[in-house]
Amino acid sequence: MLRKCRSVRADLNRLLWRRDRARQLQAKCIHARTSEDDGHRTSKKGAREARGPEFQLHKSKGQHILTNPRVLDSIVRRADLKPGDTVLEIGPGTGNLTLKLLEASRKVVAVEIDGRMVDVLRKRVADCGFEDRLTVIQKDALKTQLPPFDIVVANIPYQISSPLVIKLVYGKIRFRSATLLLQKEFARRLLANPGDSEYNRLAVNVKLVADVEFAMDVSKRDFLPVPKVDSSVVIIRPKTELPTVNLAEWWAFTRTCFGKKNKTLGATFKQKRKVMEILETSTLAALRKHVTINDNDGISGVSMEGSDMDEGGKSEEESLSSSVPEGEMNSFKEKIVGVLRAEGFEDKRPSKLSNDELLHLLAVLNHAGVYFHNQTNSRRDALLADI
Ligand SMILES: C[S@@+](CC[C@H](N)C(=O)[O-])C[C@H]1O[C@@H](n2cnc3c(N)ncnc32)[C@H](O)[C@@H]1O
Repeated sequence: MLRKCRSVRADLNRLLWRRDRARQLQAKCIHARTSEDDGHRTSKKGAREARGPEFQLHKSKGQHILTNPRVLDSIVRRADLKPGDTVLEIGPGTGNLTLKLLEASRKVVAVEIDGRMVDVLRKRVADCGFEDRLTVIQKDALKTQLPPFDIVVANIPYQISSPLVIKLVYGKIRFRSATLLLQKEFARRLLANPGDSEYNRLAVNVKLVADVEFAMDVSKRDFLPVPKVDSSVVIIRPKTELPTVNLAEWWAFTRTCFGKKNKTLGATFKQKRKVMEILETSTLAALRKHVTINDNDGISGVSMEGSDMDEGGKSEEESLSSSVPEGEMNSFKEKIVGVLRAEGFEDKRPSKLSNDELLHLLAVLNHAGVYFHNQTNSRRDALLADI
């Protein structure tokens, strides 16, 4: 009995030793590919791979390789990965970050547009024995339907920052957080609060559905080739409770308010062209409500999806713009200004208002029959293209 116990324990020890040895080898493998500038000399080939590929990098695709292993480690640490996580990485490039992500998670799904990068990435990942846990999607991340994931960690191409962040936070997939390396100025805009000079419509729309936290600054010298701008890492965490607002209506409303973000709302809503536009959309919304009441015996309000009113709506809109009498326009303007005045918003600037205040204003305007969303442009993709 005692002998049997000893032999089981010896087997167990051997297994544990093998597991630890495999882990050490994998760690060594990752280290060899990212340690050329932290004092550990590696083979010439390993160091070159970590610095970037031999082929020419395209600035138009934001191809700047993050080479500092300490920064890569900090990003992974801040992302707070769990061993069971599926990680989405946008723009893995040659895989410096991917290898570290694979070490700390169950699976990585990497979306990379450049086939040359994909070849290098696959090879490096296979060299480390991680190939079974990597899925590569060789496509434009903005034009791809993303598979399910728990968390996003990425050094993204900066030129797609706005639409990508919107795609993530307004997408259908629920995820824990997105740890993103972004151009410093863009990160500041995302982090800005009401009253800050950088506060803008992007921050307003992102903060409606997510919290944004600053993680760290990254010097341009940590990339190869060295870009012109510095970078920052931010962590975006989708909110668990979302405000009950029609998103299409909200987006159209914030577009109107933030067209000139430092103008007072009174001045914005007195512009003749604006009033005309809002009158058109409000008239169409009223017509649509009327149809909905008759068809469904209930008011469903303005929907996010395209409706069969779209075709008719377009021509109606065209005729409206040429046929609205001056008097009707003026009384509609008075209605809007009346709401602004009654609620204390006439002299306020949108860039100083919190989302709760903006949500309240939209609710009272809608209640008064003032609508902003044009149903002919209601699809999610159109919203994404619009920010
Ligand atoms: C800033 S580099 C990051 C490379 C790597 N993650 C790193 O940290 O070294 C951005 C990567 O995104 C890729 N990329 C550019 N536009 C893309 C797009 N629309 N969809 C997916 N990948 C894209 C580029 O080819 C490049 O590999």
